[in-house]
Order: sequence, then structure tokens, then C-alpha cells
Amino acid sequence: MGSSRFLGLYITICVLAFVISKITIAVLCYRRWQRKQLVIQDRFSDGKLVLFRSPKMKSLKPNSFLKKTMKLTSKDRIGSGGYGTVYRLTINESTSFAVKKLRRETTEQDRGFERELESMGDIKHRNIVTLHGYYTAPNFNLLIYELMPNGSLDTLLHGRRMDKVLDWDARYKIAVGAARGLSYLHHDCVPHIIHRDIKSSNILLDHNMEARVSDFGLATLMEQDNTHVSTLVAGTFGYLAPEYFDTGRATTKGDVYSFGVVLLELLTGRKPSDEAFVEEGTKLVTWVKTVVQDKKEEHYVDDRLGCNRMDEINHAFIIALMCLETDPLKRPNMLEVLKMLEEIKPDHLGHNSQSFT
Ligand SMILES: Nc1ncnc2c1ncn2[C@@H]1O[C@H](COP(=O)(O)OP(=O)(O)OP(=O)(O)O)[C@@H](O)[C@H]1O
Repeated sequence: MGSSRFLGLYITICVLAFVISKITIAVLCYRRWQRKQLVIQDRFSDGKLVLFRSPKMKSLKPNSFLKKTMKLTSKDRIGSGGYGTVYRLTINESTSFAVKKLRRETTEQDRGFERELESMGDIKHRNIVTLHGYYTAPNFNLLIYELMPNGSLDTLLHGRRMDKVLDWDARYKIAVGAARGLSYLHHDCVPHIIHRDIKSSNILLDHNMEARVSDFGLATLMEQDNTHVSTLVAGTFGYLAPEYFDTGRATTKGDVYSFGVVLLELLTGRKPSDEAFVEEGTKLVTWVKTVVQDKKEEHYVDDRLGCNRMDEINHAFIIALMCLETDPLKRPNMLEVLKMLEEIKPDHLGHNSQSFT
């Protein structure tokens, strides 16, 4: 009798200990999640602002942040792309953000969409544009990014900006930075991330002219929402790997191909969608393959490179062509591309080849 009472007491204590430990774990997880992000409900537009906590966000007053975000107008517009319009949000003299207003036609609030954004917010790397938070309301969504003061590589290479000429050293640094960011997404993130839309307008430049890959995860995100008007699901014509046209499947090797196109753009200063190619019935990649075969690279490098290091430039052409192999299996992966690029100028980058922020 005594031993069965003891057994009953023993089982009760075990069950209680189990339940208490589960509750404690749940409370700790909830607190950790709360510490990671700040959620502000917006009663006016039935929306919700979520800011991911980081040193930069620490000093911000969330309500005034929300007010300023809601007051963005066309005067604050930086530009627009396939996914929506980008605005500059100025909080004070030293703090600004880039806010991307996504086109959204459905009114459904999707928790999967938010989860995707939360994992995008966890990605922190010095060659990737940080997502600081998001705003979601029944009719629109905003993504809050770090503002890149030097805009996009596309604008610097092909736009009318005369104030900044990118010489060979600057372009080399951009190529290595972009390769490092992409290699981080492919090889260091779990699960790995396929960008799906690598192009010069998605490579932004920070105050040091260091490359930052932007818009990662957006193709997947918008596919879920199913509102991005795109002929080919994701990716931009001129940058897409040939196999994508057959399979429609995005792969890391597809990103490697697109990166190869960006490298060619850096070397030749020509856009993959250059009308001259269309008129000649060719495209940047086919054209460069012939140039390299005929060993005529020096006639086609961008004059603005201002460099007599043709050995380095030829080396970069070879890496670009490896990325542009028609057979994806023959292309190197991004870690290999990064290593080959770093070998072009081992002394130049020797002191800062570390991958993480
Ligand atoms: N974080 C940012 N900081 C500064 N400028 C940005 C930022 N994000 C985007 N921009 C600028 O906003 C403009 C539009 O960018 P967006 O990413 O919407 O379009 P895109 O990359 O040109 O095209 P797509 O949407 O098809 O990828 C570009 O000129 C880009 O330079």
C-alpha cells in the first residue's frame, strides 16, 4: 500500500516537472522572440509594423518611425522595379532607410509571407543589404531595408552619373564583394538561399563602395503572394541561365550564370540588354565568347577602367566565361568563383577576405 502511494507521488512529481519545464521553455522562447523583434499595431490602416532588433534600430522611437513611414510620398521616391516602388525614409540627419512598397493585389494576410520575411531578417552579412523590418496591411506591404548611399551598380555603370567613374580597382572590389555575398547565401545559410535575380540593379553600393547583394528571397516571397508580373517567374532577361528557359527551376548554378553576366558587364561596361546586340542578332554572352576566343579582349574592355593590368582583366574574363558555361555542371560554384577572383589580386584583398560581418 505504502509503495503504491509512493509510486503515485513519484509519477505526479514527474508529470508536474515535465509540464513546468515545457511551460518554462515556451516562455523563454516567447521572450527571446519578443526581444528579437518589436511589433507595433497600426489601428488606422489595420496594419502591423515589425522591426527586427539590432544596434541600429535600438535608438529608434517605433511610433514616430511608423508615422514617418506612413507619410512617405512621391517626393521621397528613389526608384521603382518589377516588385514595387522604393522610397527614402529619413528619420534624422544620421539615420535613413530604403522602404520598398510591394505591389500586392490580394487582401489575404499570409503567415508564410511573414515567416519568410523573418528569416530574411536573420541574414546579416557585410555584402548583403540588411532587412530591418516590414509593414503589412490588408492592401499593401512594405519592406524596410538599409539605405545604400551609392545606389545600384546598374546606375553607376550605365546611368548618367558622371561624379563616380568606376576604375578597375573599384570594379574588382565590387565583383569580389558581390561574389562573397552570394557565396554566403549559397554555402553558409541553412537552408541555402538561391537568389534567383542576380543583376547589376540588385547589386547596391554602400558608403565605402562595397557591394551589397539586395532583393534576395524576394522572388520566392513574391511567388508565394503570386502578384509579381513576370514573364519568367523570376529573373531578368539577359541574366537568366539557358537551362532556366527549359526547366523553369531556379538553382545555385543559375545564380552563378547571372553573376557571370554581371562580371562581363563590369569588364565591358555594356548592358546585357544593349540594343546594339539585339540589332546584331547576338547577346552579350555570345559576343564575349567570340571576343575571348579570338584573344581580342583588350579591344572590348570598358575605356573607363583606366588600367594597364590586362593580365588581371583577362583573368577576370576567363572566370566570367567559366560561370557562363552552357552546362550548369561545368560551372564552378560560388565558393570557387570567389576564391578564383581573390587570386587575381591576392595582396589587394588579403587583409579583408573574412566572410562575416
Ligand atoms: N536599399 C536600397 N538603398 C538605396 N537604393 C535602393 C535600395 N533598394 C533599391 N534601391 C534603388 O531603388 C530602385 C528600384 O529598385 P528595385 O529593387 O525595386 O528595382 P530593380 O532592382 O531595378 O528591379 P527588380 O525589382 O525587377 O529587381 C533602384 O534604382 C535601386 O537602386
